[in-house]
Amino acid sequence: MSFDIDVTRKLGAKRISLRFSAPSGITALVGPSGIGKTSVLNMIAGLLRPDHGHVEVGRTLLFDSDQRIDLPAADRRSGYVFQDRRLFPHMRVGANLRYGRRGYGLMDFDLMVDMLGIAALLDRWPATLSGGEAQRVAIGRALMSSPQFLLLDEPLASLDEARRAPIRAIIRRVAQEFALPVLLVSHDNGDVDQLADTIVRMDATSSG
Ligand SMILES: Nc1ncnc2c1ncn2[C@@H]1O[C@H](COP(=O)(O)OP(=O)(O)OP(=O)(O)O)[C@@H](O)[C@H]1O
Repeated sequence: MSFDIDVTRKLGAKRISLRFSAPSGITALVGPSGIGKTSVLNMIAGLLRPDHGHVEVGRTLLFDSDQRIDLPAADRRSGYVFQDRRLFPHMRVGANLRYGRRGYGLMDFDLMVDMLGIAALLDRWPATLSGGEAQRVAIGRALMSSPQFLLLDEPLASLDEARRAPIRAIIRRVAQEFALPVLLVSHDNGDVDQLADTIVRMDATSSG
């Protein structure tokens, strides 16, 4: 099992609740805007504490309210590509990629740069990047942290079709070659059809 998740969390007037198990590979989390998809990713990453439940990724138990287990975010080893990318504005792209680098990363730095087509961006400041360029850098930064799993929040959202295909191929290649569990939030049917081995739908019955 790559993800074994059962989380509930009250946020303001809203109760976010989701339970699913997914086998290895890429799992897409889909559902209407505001239903709680990003909150679920944050609960898996350790950035938002569930009120109840458990979070298991691979064979590692990251959170369990009954057993009072709650690994700090830094120890969960997620490669999280945030919806808003969150590159450090005061560091050039190369420094962003090296920041938080753990060991040798999931792959060689130059190979990652080549795969993502970002060699020409290394000396640029994040503020000068297009949305799609920033997205590729954010994916690269996640790969360099030697993650045990990837959480991708709309990783292809601001890419045009020509750029989507190679990034989809990268996500698939990384998931397969490194046997990494991947949880991907997407609103795009094409991305979900082409990438997902498992689809998890959040709707008003899973949250309310
Ligand atoms: N700290 C908070 N306090 C109160 N409500 C919150 C808080 N954080 C998120 N919410 C609300 O919880 C709900 C779920 O938000 P979330 O960002 O997880 O949804 P989402 O499915 O990822 O949405 P989108 O697809 O638009 O990104 C939203 O209604 C949001 O306004």
